[in-house]
Amino acid sequence: MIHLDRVTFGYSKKKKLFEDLSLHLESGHIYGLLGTNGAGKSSLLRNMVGLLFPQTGKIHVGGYEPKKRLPAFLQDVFFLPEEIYLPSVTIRKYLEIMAPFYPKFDEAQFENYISQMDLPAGNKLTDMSYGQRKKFLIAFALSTNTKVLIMDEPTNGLDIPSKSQFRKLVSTSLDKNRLILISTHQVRDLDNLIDSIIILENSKILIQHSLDTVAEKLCFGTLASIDYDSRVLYSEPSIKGYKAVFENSDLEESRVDLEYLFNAVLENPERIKQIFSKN
Ligand SMILES: Nc1ncnc2c1ncn2[C@@H]1O[C@H](COP(=O)(O)OP(=O)(O)OP(=O)(O)O)[C@@H](O)[C@H]1O
Repeated sequence: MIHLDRVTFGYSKKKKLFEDLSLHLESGHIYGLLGTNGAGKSSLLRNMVGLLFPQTGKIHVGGYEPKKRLPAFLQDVFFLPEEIYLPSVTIRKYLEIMAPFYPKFDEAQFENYISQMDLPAGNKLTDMSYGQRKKFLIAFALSTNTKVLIMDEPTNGLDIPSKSQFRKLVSTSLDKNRLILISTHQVRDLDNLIDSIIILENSKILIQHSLDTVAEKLCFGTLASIDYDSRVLYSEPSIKGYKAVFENSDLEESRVDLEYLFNAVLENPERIKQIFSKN
């Protein structure tokens, strides 16, 4: 569904941000794109939706080249940017203007999200708080039912109950024809939501795997001691010993902890690559 082949991109011709970057994502999945500040997440997403253009290489999204911004492409791709700007109109007026651009927009679904999110329906969008505006746009984005939904830091500005609600709404809106890609540096916000993870660091993809594969290859748990344990990839002291990520050589079952995974990948990228390349 989203294919990047040997993409090179830079904000200037001389300084490249991405070189020879390839990535293939399929429908029916919720991908989490994780990376530290400045890793290149937003730039990558903007290339995927045709707001930035690759210098070399190819990008195809749902069979279209994003940079051409064809109407058939635009009506099936929704991009929720990190910084949002909304006009000074009511929710109703916004729907009247914007919903027709998305043929699969479902008004009943939208009303349902709005009432679950407790948004003041009669207010102008510009009179809402930042978090309320973000929730409004998330509700709109989900209701467009586009094949591709890309959200850049969608949980910024949401309070804790809204973050759980976000996870619930997004997971229920996935179907086999839809691809959802969420970028964040707030790793915990993706807990129990994504099924696949992409970690981008210094403009390079360090890993891209399903969480099932991660759980097969790595183990997340507490160890009494980490001395002389060569399997340990990342650890932090805890009350009971050490919370750690280690190579899953004994086929143990454990729940993937995204934050520990992220830290392990950043600390030991080469060893992680080796572990994932073993059959
Ligand atoms: N418009 C721009 N012009 C020039 N350089 C830019 C521009 N936007 C981003 N960059 C640079 O590109 C790099 C990647 O930025 P990007 O915003 O893609 O990272 P990010 O992973 O989304 O970061 P964050 O998590 O902080 O939002 C950074 O070094 C940034 O300074």
